[in-house]
Amino acid sequence: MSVIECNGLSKNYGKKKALDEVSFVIKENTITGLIGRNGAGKTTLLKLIAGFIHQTEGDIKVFSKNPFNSLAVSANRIYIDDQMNFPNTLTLQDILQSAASFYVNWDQLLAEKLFDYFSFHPSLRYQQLSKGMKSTFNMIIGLSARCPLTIFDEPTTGMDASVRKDFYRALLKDYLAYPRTIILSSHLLNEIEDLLEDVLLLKDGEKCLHLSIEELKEYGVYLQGSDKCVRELAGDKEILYEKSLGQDHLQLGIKNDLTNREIQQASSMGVHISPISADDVCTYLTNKTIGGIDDVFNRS
Ligand SMILES: Nc1ncnc2c1ncn2[C@@H]1O[C@H](COP(=O)(O)OP(=O)(O)OP(=O)(O)O)[C@@H](O)[C@H]1O
Repeated sequence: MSVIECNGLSKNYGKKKALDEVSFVIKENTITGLIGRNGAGKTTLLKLIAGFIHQTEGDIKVFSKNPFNSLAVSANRIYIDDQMNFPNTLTLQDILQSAASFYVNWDQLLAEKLFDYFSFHPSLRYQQLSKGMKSTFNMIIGLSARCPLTIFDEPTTGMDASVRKDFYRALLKDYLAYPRTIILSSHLLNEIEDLLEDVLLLKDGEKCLHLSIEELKEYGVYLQGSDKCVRELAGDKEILYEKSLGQDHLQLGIKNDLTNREIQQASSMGVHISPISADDVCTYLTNKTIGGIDDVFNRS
């Protein structure tokens, strides 16, 4: 069953097209990574899914309903980001208690265990927490709420590496025990790829790809060898990346549609083939140039 269906979804802010005719379906009980560069449209898409803003054009359905101002949708989703705020009159303990009465699937034991594990003091106020501690506290709410649709927009802002690891592990463990539909936006695909089932990649407001993580890991390959042989083998295939490795030596990243014959040819030509990581595929597909930052310093 699908939980989210978008069809030709667009969102403009004045003249700025933040999302441009995006279409995709997210199935129930999956973890999807929403990946894209700064300004790609991730937060805009997540806010549309949460029902906080209205689309300019196109269609969006969440649990088969238009999410904008929908009580049914808001009762079944939680949206966690670094803009969350809570009244200063409430202690952290009070906040957890009111969350418990708001979310029907709330797991108080999990909330308390995570609260202790991360050494929060119950009488502290949210505003007294550091940036990373706020994100950690938000994560406790996001996980303990066990909402059928859980949206994390850049949840690890400010968390140190070890808290981020703990968060990913807690997310995976809780998801396996209580499957639900989770969307996680991030710039750090390499950190979260082991968690993900699917990746939705945005570029400049458009959908770049929506694939399973396994498909993404096989999306591209590097060809490395003499300039002439690498170029001959690449032919007119889509080039994702290009790097000169000294005189007459080249590394090309291409879309992986090599035939068996071409793989044999590569071996006889001395061209080495190796996989491109999912993270690098996303970086190359969303780079402005195929040489990346090196192109800025390339004077030729
Ligand atoms: N309220 C707004 N008014 C005008 N433009 C906006 C508004 N919100 C976002 N934008 C623009 O829409 C585009 C998409 O922004 P969005 O915040 O969705 O991107 P993002 O992928 O979440 O970026 P980041 O990774 O930097 O958080 C950007 O060009 C941004 O400047």
